[in-house]
Amino acid sequence: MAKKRIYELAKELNVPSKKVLGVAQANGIKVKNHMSSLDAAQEKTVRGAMTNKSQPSGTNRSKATETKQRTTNQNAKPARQHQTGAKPQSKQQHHANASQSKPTTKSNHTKPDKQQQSARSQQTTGHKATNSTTKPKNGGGKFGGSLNRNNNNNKNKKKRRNNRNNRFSNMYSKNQRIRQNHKKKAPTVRKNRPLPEVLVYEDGMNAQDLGKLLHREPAEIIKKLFMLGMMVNQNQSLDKDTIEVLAEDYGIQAQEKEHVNVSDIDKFFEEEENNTSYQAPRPPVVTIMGHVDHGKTTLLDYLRHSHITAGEAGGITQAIGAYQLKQDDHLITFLDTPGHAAFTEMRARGANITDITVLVVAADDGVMPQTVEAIDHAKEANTPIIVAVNKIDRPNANPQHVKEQLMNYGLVPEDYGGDTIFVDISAKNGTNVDELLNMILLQADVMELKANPRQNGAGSVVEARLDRGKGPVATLLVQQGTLHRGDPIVVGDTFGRVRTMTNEAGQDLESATPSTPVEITGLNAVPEAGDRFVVFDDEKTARAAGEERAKEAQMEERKQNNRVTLDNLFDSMKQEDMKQVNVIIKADVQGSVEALSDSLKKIDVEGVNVNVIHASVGAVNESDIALAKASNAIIIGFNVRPTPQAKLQAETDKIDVRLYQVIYNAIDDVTAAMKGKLDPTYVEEVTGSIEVRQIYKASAVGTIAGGMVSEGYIRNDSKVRLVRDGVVKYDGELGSLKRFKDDVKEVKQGHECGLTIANYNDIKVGDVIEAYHMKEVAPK
Ligand SMILES: Nc1nc2c(ncn2[C@@H]2O[C@H](COP(=O)(O)OP(=O)(O)OP(=O)(O)O)[C@@H](O)[C@H]2O)c(=O)[nH]1
Repeated sequence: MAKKRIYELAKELNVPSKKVLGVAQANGIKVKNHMSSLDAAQEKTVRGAMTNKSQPSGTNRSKATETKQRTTNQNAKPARQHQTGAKPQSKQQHHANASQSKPTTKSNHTKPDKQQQSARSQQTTGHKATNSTTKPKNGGGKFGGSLNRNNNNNKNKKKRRNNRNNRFSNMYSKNQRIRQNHKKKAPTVRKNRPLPEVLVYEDGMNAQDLGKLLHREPAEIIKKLFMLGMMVNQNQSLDKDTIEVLAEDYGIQAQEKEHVNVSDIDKFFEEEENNTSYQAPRPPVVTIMGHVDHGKTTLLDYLRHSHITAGEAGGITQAIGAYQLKQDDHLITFLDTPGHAAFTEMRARGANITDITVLVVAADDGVMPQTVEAIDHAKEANTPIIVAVNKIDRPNANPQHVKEQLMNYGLVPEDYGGDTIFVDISAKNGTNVDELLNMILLQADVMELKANPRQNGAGSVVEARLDRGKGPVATLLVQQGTLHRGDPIVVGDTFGRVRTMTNEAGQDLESATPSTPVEITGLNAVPEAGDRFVVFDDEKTARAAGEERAKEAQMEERKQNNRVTLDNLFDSMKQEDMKQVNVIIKADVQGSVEALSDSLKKIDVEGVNVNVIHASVGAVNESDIALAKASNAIIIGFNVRPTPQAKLQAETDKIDVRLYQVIYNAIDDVTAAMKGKLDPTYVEEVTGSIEVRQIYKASAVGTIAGGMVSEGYIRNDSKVRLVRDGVVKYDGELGSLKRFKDDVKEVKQGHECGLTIANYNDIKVGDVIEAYHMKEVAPK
């Protein structure tokens, strides 16, 4: 049997959902609101309880009747005591009659309860009026009005009062008429205007908005919602569920209005990418990576000069960041930006444009740190690697050794049973370069690279610059569809119309199909490498999207970058349903790299574990920061420091770089962060500095430095650092702090003081003593 929702059962039983909800909860059924459902057994329980409940409610009713009767009797008592029992009633009738006797035919429609109300109101009014004008002669008090009315000696007063009462009665029935007319209108409107077949709504609409769509008064909607167990006013936003339940209640379908966010070009990009109605093969896009000096540039240069595309008499005349070569009538697109930093930077910006990575390894040098980095970057991006073992012309070349080395990184050559393609080349002489290109085409063939050229162009920015004459110039790689000259286009946060479009030979192009790199002009600003572009059907929408994106980008910049850090790791894990914490390890020696890597991998906190995406020896460099940014990773440095550029980059990109001297501390911190129990960290806060002007030696206390607080202040509990010629000589605790002969708590800027440093005596005139303390910073 199907489950029944609370509101459905309530509707069936003709009671408010709240009541059913209450009964269900009282019977120990775990239900939250009117949308909660009951299984067959629970429904039975609730139904049973509801029937039982109707018993007590019947009892209540009889009790209520009893109470009412008692009240009536009690009321009747004093009335009888005053012997005026029937009088108030006759008064009511009197006033009711009075009001009816007026020539207002509409008052005939007055509902009985309203009539009574009217009469009650008049009674009170009359009562008050009497009290204020006349003091009761017989008895007075509560029933004074009635008594007065019985006083035959006061006929004039009675007449005046009746007139006044009639006036009130008139006024009242007028108001009532207005109200009734107003009320009466609603049902007529409802009856005359049919409900729409489908309620096309937006999340967050209120009763008023829905009233307009449903041709119903907001009050009716509020009432319906009340019956469904929701108390709302007409301006309160309603969620999707509620709106859908409401539509169901009206017996119509509900359909959420689709919002086309023109600024979400990623969505358009993906749509174009997923449009497989027509598929045509496309050339592969290749990036060359490898260690410094292993021959990346030499290879790219060789290719550029030897394999220019057919029909381009002038060859490659301009460096536009990418170019296409022809090998056996097949095109290959090379990204002309060697190095994995550029590659990962693009990926960090969402552009995964490389299909194949060519890893250049010098046969005379072997696997080096950046070779490993490149492997990790390519693996992270899920691109297959073809190894070009370079410099085989060199006498000390040992390609075999390179193969063996690379097997340790999962790159197993085909002749060793693996599936990694290795080609021994000499980029300098061009030896086997054709073979390399053939292997690239073979790999591309296996990958069956295809795209749909019959749709709007979409792709990524390879390079962009501002040209004095041409304005913003961008090299785009078309990844989907066909880009035409004149197309309205949104590129990153900028927009425009493709004014000119040229290839690497400087030739004008009318159109560019997938995998073609082109240089375009016509944008209103310079986009960034890695930005996506999408062609729009009309310029107006392109402009709207571009402007919206520029606004969003500004807002985004203002917001803090929301990167994973050890401080927010626990929250991120919870919010993003993380199963793995990405970590990059840098250490001083290979042994530490391995020890740290193994230990971190073993951490498992509630099913979340550490994923070491890169681990190597050396300082934390810019490439590490780029990889951390692209993979939302934390960098753990052991006995190493970041390079100045990496430090700057980490600050800009908000990458958490943690530096440790003790492996266990690193493991403890990561574990604690994963458990959400990271201890507060301490940051140093320099409070002041003292110039040493005199030295006294005392056998009992050691060297006493006399000086002047040149900046800030020093306290007797300050930590101190002795700096001589810009170099830190000693870091420790303050021994004592005095002014003249007295111990003091604090000495401020501009005052002289005497001090000693605990366990340290090598203080000289001209030294600077920096005072600081450690400030606790709670984890965010
Ligand atoms: N003998 C020989 N020398 C080569 C070969 N390939 C490159 N070289 C030389 O190696 C040196 C470095 O080559 P590059 O192409 O600049 O190396 P790279 O990998 O681009 O270096 P970076 O751009 O600094 O990362 C140059 O002097 C090249 O002439 C080769 O196949 N044989």
